[in-house]
Amino acid sequence: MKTLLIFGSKTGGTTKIVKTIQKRIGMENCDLVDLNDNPKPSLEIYNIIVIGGPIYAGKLLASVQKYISENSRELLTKPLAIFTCGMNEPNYQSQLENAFPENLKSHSFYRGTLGGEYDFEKLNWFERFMVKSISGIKTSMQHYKMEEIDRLVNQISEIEKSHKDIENT
Ligand SMILES: Cc1cc2nc3c(=O)[nH]c(=O)nc-3n(C[C@H](O)[C@H](O)[C@H](O)COP(=O)(O)O)c2cc1C
Repeated sequence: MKTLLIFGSKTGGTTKIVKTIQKRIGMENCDLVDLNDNPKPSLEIYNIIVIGGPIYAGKLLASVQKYISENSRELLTKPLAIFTCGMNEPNYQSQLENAFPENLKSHSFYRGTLGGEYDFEKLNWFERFMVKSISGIKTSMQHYKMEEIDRLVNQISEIEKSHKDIENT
């Protein structure tokens, strides 16, 4: 069974999180597609699709939004997990709600926010200023939600297991 993890990332935080998920699922069972490198990946050979990206100023990264709006019909044909990354924990739920259309949310077997990071070296002066004045954070920091990453990986393993059980009957 193969999983495709489709994502976007501006400063590399989401890339680190999806690579962790790929290692946990198993490199041979999971491919990654960065929409920056490949804006129209083929889903054909995959059994499970995971899609998500970071939140900036309350909104899902534009490249991920665009992919979703242009490909939602195809996404609805496979078991689907949707995720966001972000640092504003009090808004995780509402940001996740707003990031994806209703049909994808109700179709998905997993919805969650996986945390994120501030990498001050990759932010421009205005972004650094915004982060400092809104959150009070002054240096790079990571805040990964390991329990959410575990929950996603476990749910994918459950689907893989039930697929194997069906194959063996
Ligand atoms: C200018 C700026 C605005 C941000 N706005 C939000 C936000 O509205 N909500 C949130 O949860 N996180 C916000 N974040 C945190 C990012 O979602 C977080 O840094 C994420 O890990 C970035 O992912 P990336 O490195 O893959 O681009 C913001 C970060 C920056 C630099």
